[in-house]
Amino acid sequence: MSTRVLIVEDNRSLGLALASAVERVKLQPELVGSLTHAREELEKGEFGGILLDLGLPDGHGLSLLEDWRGGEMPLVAVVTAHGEIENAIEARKLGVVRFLTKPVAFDELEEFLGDIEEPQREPAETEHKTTALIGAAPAMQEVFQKTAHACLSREPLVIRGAAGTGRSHVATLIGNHSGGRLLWLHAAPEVESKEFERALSAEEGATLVIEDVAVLSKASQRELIRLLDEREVASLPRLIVTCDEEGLRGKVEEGTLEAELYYRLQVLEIFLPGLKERLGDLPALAYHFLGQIDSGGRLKFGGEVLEKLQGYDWPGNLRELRNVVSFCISARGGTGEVRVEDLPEYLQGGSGRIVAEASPLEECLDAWIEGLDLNSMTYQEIQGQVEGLLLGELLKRFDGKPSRMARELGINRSTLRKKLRELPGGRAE
Ligand SMILES: Nc1ncnc2c1ncn2[C@@H]1O[C@H](COP(=O)(O)OP(=O)(O)OP(=O)(O)O)[C@@H](O)[C@H]1O
Repeated sequence: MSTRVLIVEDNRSLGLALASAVERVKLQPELVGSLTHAREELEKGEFGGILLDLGLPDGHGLSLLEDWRGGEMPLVAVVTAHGEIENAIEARKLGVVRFLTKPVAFDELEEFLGDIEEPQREPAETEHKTTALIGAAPAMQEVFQKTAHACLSREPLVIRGAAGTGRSHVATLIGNHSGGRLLWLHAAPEVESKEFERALSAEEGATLVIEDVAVLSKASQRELIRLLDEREVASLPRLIVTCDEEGLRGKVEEGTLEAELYYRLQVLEIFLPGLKERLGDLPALAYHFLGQIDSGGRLKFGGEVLEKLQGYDWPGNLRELRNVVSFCISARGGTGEVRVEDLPEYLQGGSGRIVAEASPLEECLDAWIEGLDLNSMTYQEIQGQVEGLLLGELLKRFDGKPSRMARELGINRSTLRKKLRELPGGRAE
């Protein structure tokens, strides 16, 4: 079954959230916002699953299944607002295997995605595709230098960086360069000994990438150390491991990584900076993704759009940019110029914050901090103001009784009284 998942969703923020959930389980999302684009995608290639919104701008989602003419139907889940689905039996007859009610519960979504294909826990071989390392920003110069060096070496390599910065991409590039087989093992806390054994017994010249090595449980780490020690170094595949930006040393210091494993793996290291550290590369990357997703397209990004994109801080890094490019392609239909209105809503404004991901408290804090004159205040003054508001609100929940509040929240009674006295209006008992 194909590991591609077609997401047909015209709500931009929800579509992107679904796309990241799909990527998290190692499937490949393709996001479109209309039935027309969904049909085009289905004609172009196979999909293992479809996440289908019902109220689409050019018709009812189920009509995509009514006129199904392709081969085997992918697994289909409809994403519905409560009560939107009038005839569930009819939908089932059309091939819908699951109904996900908005707001989508991610455990239900992951269960559906799990039916499409088990995540790859076994070392999987990847085809050798050409992998361009796009970028010319100063922050990438060291990456190029170290990547070139790593290509010439067979020493263990750690690729460190935040999710979506291109760790798998760089590992693929180096693995491909070696000419041998490239195998992947995505680390889960418990990895069975035989999975490690299979991965480590790859023939000479192969490269084994262990993704997220630091998530292995201590028991699995010790098993990996044992197996590494049992073999002749020369007969092992070349090891590349990926980890978050904190790096393996940080994991040893916090006690989650066995120092012995660290010493065996930490020989060469490449650190991949976040996209916000290399915004100069953004236009080239955006066009690169454009060509990858829609090779026949003649889409362009307007100057204002590129400016907006360069003004954002990209917490999801290159992966998020790729999803945004995919979104723009479906918004514009592959031709013409992408305008600001074609961007996902959260990128249209200038704040550079993902409103959908911010909690109400973060949003309030953000707005409040905006209004402060930070040049004339100390941290203590700011903290005092927040604490004053917090204490005042909490006190209301305890009927204005500081002693009850102190008892139930475990605060020292006299400290609380003192703090309350210091509030404007001095609210002591
Ligand atoms: N320098 C680059 N040039 C071109 N494409 C890149 C570059 N770096 C990353 N990419 C692409 O960006 C996307 C995200 O990169 P990748 O999957 O390697 O990230 P990652 O750090 O491994 O994240 P995760 O571990 O969460 O999968 C992929 O489509 C990848 O091919």
